[in-house]
Amino acid sequence: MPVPTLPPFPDNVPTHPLLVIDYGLLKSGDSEEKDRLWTAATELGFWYLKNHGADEEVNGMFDMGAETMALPTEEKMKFTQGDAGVSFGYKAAGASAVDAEGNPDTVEFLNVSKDDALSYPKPARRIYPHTVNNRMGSTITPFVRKSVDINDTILAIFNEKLGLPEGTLDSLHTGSGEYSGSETRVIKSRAAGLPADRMAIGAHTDFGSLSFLHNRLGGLQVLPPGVEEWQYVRPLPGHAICNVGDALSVMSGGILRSNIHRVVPPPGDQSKLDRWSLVFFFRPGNPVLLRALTDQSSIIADAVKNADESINFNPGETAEEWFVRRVRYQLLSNRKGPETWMASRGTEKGRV
Ligand SMILES: O=C(O)CCC(=O)C(=O)O
Ligand SMILES: [Fe+2]
Repeated sequence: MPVPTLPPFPDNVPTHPLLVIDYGLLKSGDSEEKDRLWTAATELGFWYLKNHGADEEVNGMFDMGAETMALPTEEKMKFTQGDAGVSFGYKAAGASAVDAEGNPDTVEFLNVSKDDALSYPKPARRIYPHTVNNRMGSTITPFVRKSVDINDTILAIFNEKLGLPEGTLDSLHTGSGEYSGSETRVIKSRAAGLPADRMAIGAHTDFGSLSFLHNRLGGLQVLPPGVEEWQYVRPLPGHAICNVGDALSVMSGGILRSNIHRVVPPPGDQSKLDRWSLVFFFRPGNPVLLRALTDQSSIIADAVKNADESINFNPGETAEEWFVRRVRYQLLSNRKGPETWMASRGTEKGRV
């Protein structure tokens, strides 16, 4: 699909600069680049990633997303994620809350499980619309493979920096061979002339370990530590936006930062267009108990000792339980009141 010229991201809105990390340098073991990644992941928890080599797959994924979202609602709803807290499948716009008051989100999305992409043509977790099946072998599986490879590389650097025995984080993620909540998501937000601060996706931290995000239009905002005002992250062509999620934050005793972010309509003239984004969410194996790995690293043990006492590094849930709870209680079909929203919270609890 030809990429149309997009209206520029405006210069008169608050933005937050992210460090640009070169994946090629990380792959070749460049120690200065690894240090810069570490700074980005511990201070803000967000960074741009260039030279990731997945542009072609990313474009194909956006095409798959466009083909899927163009299906009649009735067809998409045959593949709904349901309301039990299983994420894979289709979520209609307005099905999730964006805040404690229960205001609805404005995005529709489709999640494809990493396990399904890697076991293709054999289904592992669920079935999908034909627009997904048609592109599994040509687009989705290659995108998921590349995304996993990139995230494994980043994880190995964190493992080293955290002073963990070699392969520890890997064994809690892909190395175990367990099914996981890892998935890729294509998100569509219809241009609707809504106010600039109307949340399309509510303020949240990501549920898993690492997110590999691709967007064309603005709308993603972060709340950096110590700052009161939401700041946009400017999309840069060919640059992915990567961030740390709750699972890695807990495992690292809070050293790796799972930062709060949200999505609002694209700013300026960009608001006239539908907004598309694509994420690969990398998550621990389902049975992994979420906890700070204090017994495997003195660096993590010290971090927990010095951390604010209100932070719970032992939530007593597996990665799967954490994930299911967060998805389930965000859905408006499960809502009883503000307590349902609170039940959906992760490490952002008390921070917004
Ligand atoms: O669409 C975006 O830019 C970000 C999406 C996001 O934060 C999420 O799906 O968790
Ligand atoms: Fe997110």
